[in-house]
Amino acid sequence: MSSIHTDSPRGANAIRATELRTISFSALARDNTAAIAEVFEAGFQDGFFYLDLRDAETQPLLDSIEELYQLSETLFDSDQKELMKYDLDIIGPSKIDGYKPAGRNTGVASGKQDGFEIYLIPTNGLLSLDALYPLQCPGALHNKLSLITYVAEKAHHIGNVILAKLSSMLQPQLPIALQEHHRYGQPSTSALGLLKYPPTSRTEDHRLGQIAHTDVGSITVLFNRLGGLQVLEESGEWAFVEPKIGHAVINIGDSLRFLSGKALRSSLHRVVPHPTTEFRPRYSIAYFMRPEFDAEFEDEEGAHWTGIGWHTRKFAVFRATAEDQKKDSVLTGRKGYLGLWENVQDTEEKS
Ligand SMILES: O=C(O)CCC(=O)C(=O)O
Ligand SMILES: [Fe+2]
Repeated sequence: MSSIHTDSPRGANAIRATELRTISFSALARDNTAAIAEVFEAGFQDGFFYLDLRDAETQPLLDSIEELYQLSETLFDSDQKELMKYDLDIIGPSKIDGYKPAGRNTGVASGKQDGFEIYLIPTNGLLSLDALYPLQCPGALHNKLSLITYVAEKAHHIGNVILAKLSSMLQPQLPIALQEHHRYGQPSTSALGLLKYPPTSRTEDHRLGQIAHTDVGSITVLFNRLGGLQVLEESGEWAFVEPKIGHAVINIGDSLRFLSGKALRSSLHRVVPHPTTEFRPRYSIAYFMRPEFDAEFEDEEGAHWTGIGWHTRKFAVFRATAEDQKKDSVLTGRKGYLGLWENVQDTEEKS
């Protein structure tokens, strides 16, 4: 992962963009040897890559993502009281289902809370896999369940193609192939997330961005149109992952790192105000492909977990105080490191 500087704005506000590998999904799906090797390199070295989806077979998915952006706008414009009926802390057991308002989690800068709303739609609910927790959601989403299910299924399939290629490179070290822990239709913590970061003032708001973290699950298939996502490069510097039209950003989460015997990298990332677009609302669409409930693995410190157990453990740390977050490696993969964003004053300094 190297970085490039774009020419505007300058100085403290320079936009350092990371350079990620770009891999064509159709080449990968056709077993192109070079594409498979690239996926392995990206998974091993960076934990992040762009996936090019501009192909006749994946165009319907790209079109559906456009529809989801519209749906997100409608959803988050609706009355917050209505959304709060689906509070993620209340409607399901595993925090994979429902609405979280901005400000509930610890934030990306010292003394701030998080600055994003999220609505999570669990794959278990879409596929009626859990009789105890049938899907319940606001009317705006209910009317679009076939669109949502289509995107979840396609994104899960993309994740499984990537897993199969990674497995082919990692075997025979693996006891079972990675995709066997991610069967579509088996109970898991996988979910489709619609996220909105309303514009905030760096100095006046108490809510900002999203804390530095590694993803809890296996593969995140992420779409966004505005910058703000940053990744921690090998050099220890943060750089923006600029959105690319027709591409998803793929990143590897903790569960996949652990299932790979820690061969694959789960990269640290965060969301901060982007100097050129921070006054616009930012929407992201993420499919969080996560392992089956009973997948088993060992974490960074050698402790034993199931898929659902790790999810629950990690979830708590997003709400913990900075002091508690520093006590172990659960949030960032590095004990004592929080990756806080310190450029709170940048807006005022712009020349
Ligand atoms: O909004 C984004 O671009 C990234 C979101 C993210 O990292 C997450 O929700 O895990
Ligand atoms: Fe993330």
